[in-house]
Amino acid sequence: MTMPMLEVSGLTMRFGGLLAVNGVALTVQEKQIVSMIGPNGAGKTTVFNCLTGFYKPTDGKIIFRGEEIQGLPGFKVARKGMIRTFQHVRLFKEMTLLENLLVAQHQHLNTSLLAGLFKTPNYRRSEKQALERAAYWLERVDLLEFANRPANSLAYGQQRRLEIARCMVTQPSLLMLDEPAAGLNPRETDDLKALISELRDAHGITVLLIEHDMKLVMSISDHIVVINQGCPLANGTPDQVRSNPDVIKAYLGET
Ligand SMILES: Nc1ncnc2c1ncn2[C@@H]1O[C@H](COP(=O)(O)OP(=O)(O)OP(=O)(O)O)[C@@H](O)[C@H]1O
Repeated sequence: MTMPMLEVSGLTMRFGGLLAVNGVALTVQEKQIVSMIGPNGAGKTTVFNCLTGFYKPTDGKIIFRGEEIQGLPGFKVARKGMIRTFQHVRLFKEMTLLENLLVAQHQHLNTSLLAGLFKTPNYRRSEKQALERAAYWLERVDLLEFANRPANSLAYGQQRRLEIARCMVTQPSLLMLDEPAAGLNPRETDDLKALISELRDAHGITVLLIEHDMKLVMSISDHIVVINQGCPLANGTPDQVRSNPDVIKAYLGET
């Protein structure tokens, strides 16, 4: 088997007296869609924050594409190709859709300050590519017609799609989505499911998902990791997780 895209072991995060994440392990293979589920407050977002450098984990190892990255700051993790969305929409609301996608690419552009000041051919080429990439992803998420409107003029479901486009313009290898279906209606959730599948099938993207919508999780995931009160509870295929008595008791039994 090839090297996993992401391998996490013993991940632990303590906030003072609270052990929010306690020895979580997970493996994500290339081009898999992996979901992390668990009751409210289980520690899922804290795991995301540790993986993406927003928190420095108390303990544990995070190996991304063969390289240990635990403790690296967020911008360095992002540059390595691990990009995330947040539980609550975080866009530059006054900026247009296009501007949002250009800003996102800025730190990934292969140009120097001097190249920008003098507008060298290399800089102009990078700018053109950034524009083309933005237009491409706006079209993929069905928002091209709104390219010059401010982000806050979009409906909520459209803002969610714009966030995914904003991740995709940075050309990530691992896309991490924190509750992408929250607040979506069933039709929008179906569109989201189709989009995530397309990202994997047509663009070779690996996806790690936190999601409470069990119908979506069970239908889209190759593998599911369950955590409960910060601790790993179970993991396996959707069928294995669905029939696991511990999971039913701790999580599915709640709904
Ligand atoms: N910065 C922080 N400081 C202190 N406690 C925190 C911090 N971030 C999270 N926690 C606590 O860690 C625990 C896990 O929270 P987390 O948000 O990771 O859970 P979650 O599984 O994502 O929950 P939900 O599904 O409701 O979003 C909670 O008890 C939360 O209050």
